[in-house]
Amino acid sequence: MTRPLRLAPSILSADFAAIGEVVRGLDLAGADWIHLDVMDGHFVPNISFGPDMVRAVRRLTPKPLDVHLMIAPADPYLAAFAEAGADVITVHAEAGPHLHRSLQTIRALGKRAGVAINPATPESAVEPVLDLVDLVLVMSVNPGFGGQAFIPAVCEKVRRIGAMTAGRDIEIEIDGGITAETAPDAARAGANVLVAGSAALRGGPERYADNLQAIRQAAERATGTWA
Ligand SMILES: O=C(CO)[C@@H](O)[C@H](O)COP(=O)(O)O
Repeated sequence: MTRPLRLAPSILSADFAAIGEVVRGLDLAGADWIHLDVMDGHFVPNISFGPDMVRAVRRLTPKPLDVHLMIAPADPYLAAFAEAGADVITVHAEAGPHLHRSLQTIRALGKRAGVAINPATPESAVEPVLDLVDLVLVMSVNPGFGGQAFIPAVCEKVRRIGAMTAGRDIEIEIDGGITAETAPDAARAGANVLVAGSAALRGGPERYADNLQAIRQAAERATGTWA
C-alpha cells in the first residue's frame, strides 16, 4: 500500500508566547499535520503541555492535529485530548498498563489511534495491536527533548514494521532528529509521516516554508517521488 508523504512539524521547540504565529506559519508553509508532543515529567524527563494547548492550536488551524502522548498512564486523559480537538492520538507501548484498552478507547472516541515505540523497544511490541492502529510511531531519539541527534539504527526497525504492516492501512511515522539530511534514510526505510521539530522551526516563521520544502524534497528524491 502506497502511503502519502506527510510532514508533521512539532511545535515543541516553539516560543509558546507566539503560538498563533507559529501554527499559522506552519500551516501556510505546507505542513500536512501539526504534531503536538505531550510530556508528563514521569514517562519522560520533561513537561510540555496538556489538552489546553491542543484546544488552542485547534482554533488556529484546520490541519489534522497529531497528538503524541508521552505520558503514563494515558487512559485517564484520552477523552480530554479527544474533546480538545486531536485527530490522531498516539500512546506509547511502554507506557502501559493496558495498551490494547488505550487503543480501543481512542477508536471509541472517534479518533485515529497510534502506537509509539522508543528506540530500544522492538517492533514485536506493536504486532499484537496492529488491528487497532492507524499509525505506528517509531522514535528516532529517546523521547523527552527536541534537538537530539537522529539514531540511524531505527531505520532497520522501520523497514521491519513496513513488512509487518504490508497491505494494511497503517501510516508509519518517524520522530526525532529529522532534517533534510536524515529524512532520506527515514523515507527510504518506509516512514511516510516525518515529524520535524527544530529543523522545521529553525530561523522563525519566514524560514518555515523553505525548511519544510527542504525536508520534503530530500525525502521525495530519496524515494523517487520527486517531480
Ligand atoms: O517527541 C519528540 C521528542 O520527544 C519529538 O517530536 C521532538 O520534539 C522532535 O524534535 P526534533 O528532534 O525534530 O528537534
